Amino acid sequence: MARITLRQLLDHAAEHEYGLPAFNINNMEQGLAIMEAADAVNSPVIIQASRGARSYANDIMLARMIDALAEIYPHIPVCMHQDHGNGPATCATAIQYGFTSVMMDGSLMEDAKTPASYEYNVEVTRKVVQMAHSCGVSVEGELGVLGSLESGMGEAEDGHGFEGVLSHDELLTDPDQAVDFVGQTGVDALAIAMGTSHGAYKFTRKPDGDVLAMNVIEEIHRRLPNTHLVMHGSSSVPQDLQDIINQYGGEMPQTWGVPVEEIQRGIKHGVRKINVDTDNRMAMTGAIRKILAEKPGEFDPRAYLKPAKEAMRKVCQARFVEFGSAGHADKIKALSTATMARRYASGELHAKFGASTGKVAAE
Ligand SMILES: O=C(CO)COP(=O)(O)O
Ligand SMILES: O=C[C@H](O)COP(=O)(O)O
Ligand SMILES: [Zn+2]
Ligand SMILES: [Zn+2]
Repeated sequence: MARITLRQLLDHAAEHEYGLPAFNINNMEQGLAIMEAADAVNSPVIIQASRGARSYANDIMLARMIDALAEIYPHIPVCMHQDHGNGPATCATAIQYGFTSVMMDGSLMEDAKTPASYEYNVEVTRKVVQMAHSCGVSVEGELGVLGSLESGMGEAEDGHGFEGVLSHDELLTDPDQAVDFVGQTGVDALAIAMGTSHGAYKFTRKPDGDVLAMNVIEEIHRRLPNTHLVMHGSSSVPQDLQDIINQYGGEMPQTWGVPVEEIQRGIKHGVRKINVDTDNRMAMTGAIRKILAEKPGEFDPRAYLKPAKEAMRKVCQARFVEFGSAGHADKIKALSTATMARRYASGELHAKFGASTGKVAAE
């Protein structure tokens, strides 16, 4: 049984100064691709399921799939994480299905569209932290709303996110507020907003500091050196994946993602979890388009799903190496959620702050 909590993984990543990609799962091929990649380079794994994934695959199917993956690869620690939980009920049911980590995204209201007040975010996140930590399960919170600093638009591309114009204040996490938020909620990891957005259309040019505010990460890390930071919307949208889709009948307008070297810069400043979904979606779609274009007589799904899985494996493997998690799986001995629950109860996992603030986590 190699299931592990996010907190234990990120503590290890911080100690050894690396980052971990978190890949989204919806089906068996994606699960196998992630695990084959991790096995090839000896990396621990974060697999995450969105609410959409849970309703697409069915909670029971997802839970059994993760059990199967952990059994096939018993030597790889696997964290199963709820991506963008929209309220306590979503997080609680994820825990019931064996997730070892949940994201309570209180930057948006329960509709996952309307930007929430700071007070609401603190209250709902704190509630989920109390519930999850008593089960030994980790919690990621989010402060600041994802969206484009180029256009000011919130991101509604993949069905959640705000559909309108936001101010820079809303699109960039405030470092002072981040300190207060971590202190008041006791989250294990904090997702911050600094110009990334979900999906393929993040930037209309290779991003610079005006539209990808890595300085916000550096400032938050300076104030919260012991808090694990999370970057959402961090697919790199590689040119070769855009090209293969377009070469085989796709119509994706030219676009730019988050360059891997910017993520590596983030990892030097406290970023420990990096969410990547779009790159894998594009890799699979490109491979499927290619097979169907080249072999129009083909009708066995395995003929295109196997190359799709292989294309995703390559992306996952590259990210494990680029973010530095490769080589660490066999160094980690997973603690049970029961052990983690005791550690939370004892206070040893409470947020540690720089001496200057003198705050302690309320939990
Ligand atoms: O942040 C993500 C999931 O929470 C995924 O981001 P991308 O769309 O950039 O892959
Ligand atoms: O939001 C992050 C992931 O890309 C999941 O997207 P989804 O909600 O369409 O499953
Ligand atoms: Zn999304
Ligand atoms: Zn996200």
